[in-house]
Amino acid sequence: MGEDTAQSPAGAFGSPPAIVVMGVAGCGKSIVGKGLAATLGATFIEGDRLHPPENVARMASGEPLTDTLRAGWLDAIGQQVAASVSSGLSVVATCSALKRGYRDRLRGFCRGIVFLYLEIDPATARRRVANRRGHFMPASLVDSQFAILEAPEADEAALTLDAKRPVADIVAEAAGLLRKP
Ligand SMILES: Nc1ncnc2c1ncn2[C@@H]1O[C@H](COP(=O)(O)OP(=O)(O)OP(=O)(O)O)[C@@H](O)[C@H]1O
Ligand SMILES: O=C(O)[C@H](O)[C@@H](O)[C@H](O)[C@H](O)CO
Repeated sequence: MGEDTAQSPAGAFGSPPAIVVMGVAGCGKSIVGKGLAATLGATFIEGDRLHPPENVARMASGEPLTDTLRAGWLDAIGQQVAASVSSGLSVVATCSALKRGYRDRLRGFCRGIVFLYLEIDPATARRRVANRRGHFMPASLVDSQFAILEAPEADEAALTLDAKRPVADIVAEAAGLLRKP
């Protein structure tokens, strides 16, 4: 696990802000995203809720999604983010956004998206997903997420934070950085 690379993504951060919390299953996108939205007074969009039923059924059966199966889901998230921003609302959305191409697809809907990448190791992610109840994602799929993960590159508007820190600390640091002009 590297150091946090928590410089402010100045310049890309539009008004109203659009933040996508990203990373593999179990990194804490939902819990951090909800907390960040509450702290910033932003609309919260849970990306998991925008999967079509066939995607959910596939993941629940232990099969990872393909690029094709993720395309419509990414578009649904991108459309909701863009709709919030064009109504003048700031927004925090969750989306694994594991590949550069997926993030570029989301940016096609809303150019100013800033990604908050929650970095985690495979063992911790597997343990969290295995212990979680009432969610369709099996822990057996966590390795497939790491296999395709492309962390944000230097030219992307992104913050990277250590997902193993306490949730309240992650939310507080992200909110502070994202509020900076
Ligand atoms: N920083 C943290 N410290 C301790 N536990 C955490 C932390 N972040 C998340 N968790 C716990 O790990 C589990 C997974 O978190 P969460 O559902 O938010 O992850 P996720 O990235 O949204 O996963 P998925 O993509 O599968 O929906 C939950 O039980 C959550 O309470
Ligand atoms: O891109 C993917 O493989 C999926 O979207 C997953 O990331 C799930 O949405 C989520 O992580 C489930 O918990």
